[in-house]
Amino acid sequence: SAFTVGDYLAERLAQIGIRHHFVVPGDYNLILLDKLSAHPKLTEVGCANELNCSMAAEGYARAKGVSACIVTYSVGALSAFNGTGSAYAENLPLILISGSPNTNDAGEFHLLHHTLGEHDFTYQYEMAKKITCCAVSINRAVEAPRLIDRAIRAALIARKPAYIEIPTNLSGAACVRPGPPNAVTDPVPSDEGALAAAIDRAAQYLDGKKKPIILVGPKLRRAGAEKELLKLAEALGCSVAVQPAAKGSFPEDHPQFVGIFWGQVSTLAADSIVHWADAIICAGTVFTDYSTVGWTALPNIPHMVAEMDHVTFPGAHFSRVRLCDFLSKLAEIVTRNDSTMIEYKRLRPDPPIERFPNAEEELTRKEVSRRVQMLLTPKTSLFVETGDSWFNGIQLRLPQGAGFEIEMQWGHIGWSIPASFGYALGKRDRKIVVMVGDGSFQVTAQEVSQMVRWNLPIIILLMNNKGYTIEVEIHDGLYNRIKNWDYAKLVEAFNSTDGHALGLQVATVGELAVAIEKAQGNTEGPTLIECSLHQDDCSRELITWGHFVAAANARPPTHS
Ligand SMILES: C/C(NCc1cnc(C)nc1N)=C(/S)[C@H](O)COP(=O)(O)OP(=O)(O)O
Ligand SMILES: [Mg+2]
Repeated sequence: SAFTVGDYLAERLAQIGIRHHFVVPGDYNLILLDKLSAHPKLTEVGCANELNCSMAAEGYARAKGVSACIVTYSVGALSAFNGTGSAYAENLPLILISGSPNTNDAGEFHLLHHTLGEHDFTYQYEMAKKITCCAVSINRAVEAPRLIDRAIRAALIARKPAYIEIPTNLSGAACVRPGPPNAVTDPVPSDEGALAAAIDRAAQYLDGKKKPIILVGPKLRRAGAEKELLKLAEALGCSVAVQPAAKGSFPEDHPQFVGIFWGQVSTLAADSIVHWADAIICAGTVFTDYSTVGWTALPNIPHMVAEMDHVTFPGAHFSRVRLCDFLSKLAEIVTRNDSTMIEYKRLRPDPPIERFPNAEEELTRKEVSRRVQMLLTPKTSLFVETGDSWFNGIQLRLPQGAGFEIEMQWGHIGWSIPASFGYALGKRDRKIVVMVGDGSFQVTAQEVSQMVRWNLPIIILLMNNKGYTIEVEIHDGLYNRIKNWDYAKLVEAFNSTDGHALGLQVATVGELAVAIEKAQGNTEGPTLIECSLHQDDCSRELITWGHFVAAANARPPTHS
């Protein structure tokens, strides 16, 4: 059969490594969906709604490096914009593809379904421009190759989402075949001169410094520069601290790992050694109100920042320097200086004394964390949802090879359910554990039914503290109370006649231990363990962090 615009898109998506594409059908995209699912390398994955579809694609991109989400015009895309925003904030190349009206309709002044009931059909494309690094709207089949390639390449280079709009009557229109994938995948190489100059400047910055330290941020992983960072760390021999959103980007069993740098809620006294240093090499760092605990935890000395494609120093900026090139070159010229490790050994806190509560004791957040810690293996990927689950997860120690996924920049409650589902399809060999609060779970619970459909043995620890506890700690009000659900029953309802989901409710130490055994035995489907917790049973870190974030939110306007 003739090669079409839809086939062109399908071939490009397959060429860049996508094997599953996430969809919600609608009459503006059905022909396109036919073309995509006809591609031998693509498997279509349906989701319950477009918010979850876009979040599943966001999670898939964490596993595979890139993802595609296909929705219908307007009613679909506007929900998918939220997961697209997450991909933008989290530096993930999610390709958002939307069907759109027949190309003849605008010129015939037709009013169409799913639209605002106006004659303007450009509003979605205009909105998409704001939340992607590149948005294209295909109006003629002959333009498709150039526009599809432009959007896909832009996303892969910037590690940001892109938007492709395809009218319902163009997906099946004749189109030429794409050329080799390198045209869209090859990165922009570092400029040799800029790279050399940046390395010289780094040598100058480090020259004479007595106590250098490395601080790892969330963009390191997105730039694919973890190996090079490890090389630099081992060449320097210094302490390596990690920002919370970057947890898992540096091996936590490594002797130079000194914890999560998060101000007063840091782990392993990372903040002490960061503040002791006289030189900070920041790699992929992002300093926000949340990661600096309401601006109370910023590096307090002039520091250098190696970003995804540029490096800045006190007094100099170098563009077109790729993070991996910069780090590996710097590793070759640095002189060893382990003074921060020597000092850290003097101040590192002693390992906590583990308490083993007895079986009939009431379940606590601490006991759930202790049990999750025991679940972490080199094959595990832990998802921590926005909520006290962030703080419980950040405190855990990752064994070598364990993965950690957090959405700290966008922070959309409910992300972890569709995102862990999408991630699981991208990494079938991983054991996935999710820590999610009751409020978050209520936002996207439907996607557990896709875990049932795909027989994914994801273990969900639902932390039921009866409401929005993070918000309670930041600023309480009746709005932070929610209607309780029977979460265990709900999840088993997703089975209907052909599922293997297991829903368990636990309120004591012993019941949790049994439930985890059962969860590990359920290899055919997801297991949700609803952990009943006291509503004030939250981490001390949340309370401290909430206090400073609330203060930052409350800063009076500078101009009345
Ligand atoms: C309501 C909100 N944030 C505001 C918010 C509202 N809407 C969206 C989509 N995302 C958000 N972060 C947050 S963090 C709740 O405390 C989450 O509650 P829950 O999942 O139950 O977790 P904790 O009890 O541990 O806080
Ligand atoms: Mg809660």
